[in-house]
Amino acid sequence: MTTERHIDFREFPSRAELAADLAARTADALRSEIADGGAATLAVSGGTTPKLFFQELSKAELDWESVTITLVDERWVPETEERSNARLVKQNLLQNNAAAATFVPLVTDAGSPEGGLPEVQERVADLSGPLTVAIIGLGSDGHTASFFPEGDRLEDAIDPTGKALVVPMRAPAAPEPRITLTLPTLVAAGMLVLHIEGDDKKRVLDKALRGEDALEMPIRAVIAHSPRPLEVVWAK
Ligand SMILES: O=C(O)[C@H](O)[C@@H](O)[C@H](O)[C@H](O)COP(=O)(O)O
Repeated sequence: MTTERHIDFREFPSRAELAADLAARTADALRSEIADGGAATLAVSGGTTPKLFFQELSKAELDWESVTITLVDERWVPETEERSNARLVKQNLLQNNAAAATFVPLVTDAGSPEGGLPEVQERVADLSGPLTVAIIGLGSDGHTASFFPEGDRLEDAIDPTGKALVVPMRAPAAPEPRITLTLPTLVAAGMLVLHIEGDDKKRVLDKALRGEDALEMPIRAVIAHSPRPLEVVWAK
């Protein structure tokens, strides 16, 4: 993989400016999809980075009733737990104007992601058509979504020709079992953005760009298979 041309790197002067710009562009993409087809879908990541972006986006003026929001990946924990990505989304994104959006969780009452898979698969299939927007993050080990190095289903999740929309995932670095949208589901999104902040994440990205082994650093699979240079937004 030759590196730099596979990403479109945008640096922002501050995290606040990044959040405002990303929220404005996400809102524009959702608005234009609603204008074209009557509905739009947004998949967001959990973790710590997206909070400010969620808060900005929640205030955007658009027809939120026509928007379905889901997650790029989820930890298999109840929504009452701090580590639940659904909880983060409900507390920070499904607020203000965005409270009118429909949220599709990736967790069910089943005791495991393997047990809940058929239902989650059906929910994601019902989103119908490619995602309008997907925002992904990056872990210090090079994971994105729940594409973890040494993940038990990593090869299935990052198979560019795979037919699955979602797969369960267990990995040494993940404290709990996960469920994740797959590589083909993510790279089909009309707008796909990698949102990272801080020097450490920039170093992780630089390392990913210097190598090719996607099993070692799974973000490489997204960079390699994105139909456009992967857009990366970064602020110190
Ligand atoms: O549920 C999750 O943990 C994620 O969706 C995950 O892929 C995340 O985006 C990265 O781990 C970065 O996380 P931070 O933003 O917390 O650094």
